Amino acid sequence: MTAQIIDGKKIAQNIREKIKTEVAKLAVKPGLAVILVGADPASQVYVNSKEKACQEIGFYSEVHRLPETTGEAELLALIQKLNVDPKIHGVLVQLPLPQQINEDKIILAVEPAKDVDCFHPVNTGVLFSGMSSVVLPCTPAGCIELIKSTGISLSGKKAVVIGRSNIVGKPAAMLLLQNNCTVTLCHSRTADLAAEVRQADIVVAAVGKPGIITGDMIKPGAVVIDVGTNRVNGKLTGDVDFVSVSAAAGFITPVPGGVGPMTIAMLMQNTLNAYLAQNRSSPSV
Ligand SMILES: Nc1nc(=O)c2c([nH]1)NC[C@@H]1CN(c3ccc(C(=O)N[C@@H](CCC(=O)O)C(=O)O)cc3)C=[N+]21
Repeated sequence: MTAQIIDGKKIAQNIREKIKTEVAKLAVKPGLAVILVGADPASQVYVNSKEKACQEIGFYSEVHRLPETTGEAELLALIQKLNVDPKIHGVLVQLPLPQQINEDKIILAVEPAKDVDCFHPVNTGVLFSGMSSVVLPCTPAGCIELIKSTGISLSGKKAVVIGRSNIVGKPAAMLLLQNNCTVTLCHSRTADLAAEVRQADIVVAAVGKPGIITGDMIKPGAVVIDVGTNRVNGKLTGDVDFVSVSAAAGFITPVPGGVGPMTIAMLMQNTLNAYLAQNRSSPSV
């Protein structure tokens, strides 16, 4: 079998067009503030893409670029200012942060109503409880959209997620569960990764290890979603060995052009949703 390539770039573009149409009808623009601490080259690329997406869609956007040496108190003060700024409906602090800053404290400081990353425990708690959520975790929600784009029904399918991070693996497993998949969450201590992956109708690879998923591990026809964004000799490479896996899988996402653009599209959707929720006179739940 030669896998069909899932065009994340195109699917993301369609979502952005829809948001743009919605935004054109609004009297006040939704506003997104992005904070970048330090000069990590990958983070700079991502933050620039987010800024560009905002401009294209018609959002108001602010990017706060702070030096690598920024202290925790200073960052917290900026977050608190943005939390009460009426122009701003979404606040995103780009991760990772320099080591003098406690990431947990920063995640807890973002006003949950403006938490467009869906990292705050109030929002992950709402999600994990199955309550209706204003925001969804961007990368996992993007993965679900990509799986759905194949036309394959998720219900009753065996999904294997590799990687248990709070940002991708854990919430991806939860969204797959909500879509009625039978979910296995694998990680560095999983006894036999290949045996787990071989059972999967849907594979979501999010470990940050280039090429860890190979063709011999893939059930013929499986849907393979590659969340990996590893830089190997300056080249962006996924967690999936594309050549061997695409010979076995039914569908596969490329890197770049797969999950990455969807993460940004979902961030835009969350910003619009947060804006709408903040402008409703009664609470949504
Ligand atoms: N608070 C926070 N929220 C995030 O959502 C967040 C974060 N921190 N830290 C880092 C990760 C990573 N991430 C990506 C976004 C876009 C692409 C993307 O657009 N990638 C392009 C290629 C871009 C390139 O060439 O590097 C693609 O895959 O086609 C990738 C990765 C968001 N993250």
